[in-house]
Amino acid sequence: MSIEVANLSKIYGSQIAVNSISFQASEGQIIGFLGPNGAGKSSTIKMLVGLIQPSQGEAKVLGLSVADHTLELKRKIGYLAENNPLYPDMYVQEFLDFIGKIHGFSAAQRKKRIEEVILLVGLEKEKKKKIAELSKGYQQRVGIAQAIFHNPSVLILDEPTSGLDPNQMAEIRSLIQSLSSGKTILFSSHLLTEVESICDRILLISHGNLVADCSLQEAQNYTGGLAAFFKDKTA
Ligand SMILES: Nc1ncnc2c1ncn2[C@@H]1O[C@H](COP(=O)(O)OP(=O)(O)OP(=O)(O)O)[C@@H](O)[C@H]1O
Repeated sequence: MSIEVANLSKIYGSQIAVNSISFQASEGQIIGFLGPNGAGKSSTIKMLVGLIQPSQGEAKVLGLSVADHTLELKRKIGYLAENNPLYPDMYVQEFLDFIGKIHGFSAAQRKKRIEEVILLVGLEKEKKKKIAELSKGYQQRVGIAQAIFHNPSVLILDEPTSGLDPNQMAEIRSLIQSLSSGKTILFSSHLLTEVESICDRILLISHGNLVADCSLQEAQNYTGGLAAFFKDKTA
């Protein structure tokens, strides 16, 4: 199993943000982690990548407990945070070189991998620019480039298309799809259209509860379609 989540909860003060959710993801799946604003998506994702500790329950990635193997898993998971933190004053290649150093790549390995990821995410024409000079969509590509730099088998993307225009959204969606070979990808979104075009499976969270875990097909077959499915389940 790539991801195993058992009775995972996050409680902030008196607020239950994530309420004892359980799910598993096997290798090669693209999973849409859906839910309205404030449903608990980011809190779950942060527990999956070891940024915050669960209040209860356990998350395992690639068979390792996230709480016990946080550092080891950082080398195995690719993560794009919701706000895509970048260094705007750095040049694209300079930033990716910095990411390569963090992952312990040698200078020669970094040079090779920077070229590879630039091609993979479609940054060839923008690679000489400063990050601050890029459009939001291209900045998102830089964020994805840093997430895949170390060729992780598990990729976790928190709202990768938020704030993008419809064309940029479509580009990032097809980019995610193109990266999926041999990887387990979990990405969060509050947009149904997003999951419809790329996921094979849906996890739906509402008020911290996992209210659906099914194939895209099952959700589409719901009376009234995907929109009704989302509305009814999150009511
Ligand atoms: N550090 C925190 N302290 C207190 N409450 C928090 C904290 N982080 C999140 N919450 C609360 O937990 C709930 C779930 O938030 P979370 O960010 O996980 O949801 P989300 O589904 O990712 O939302 P969005 O789609 O708006 O990003 C929200 O009510 C939020 O206000």
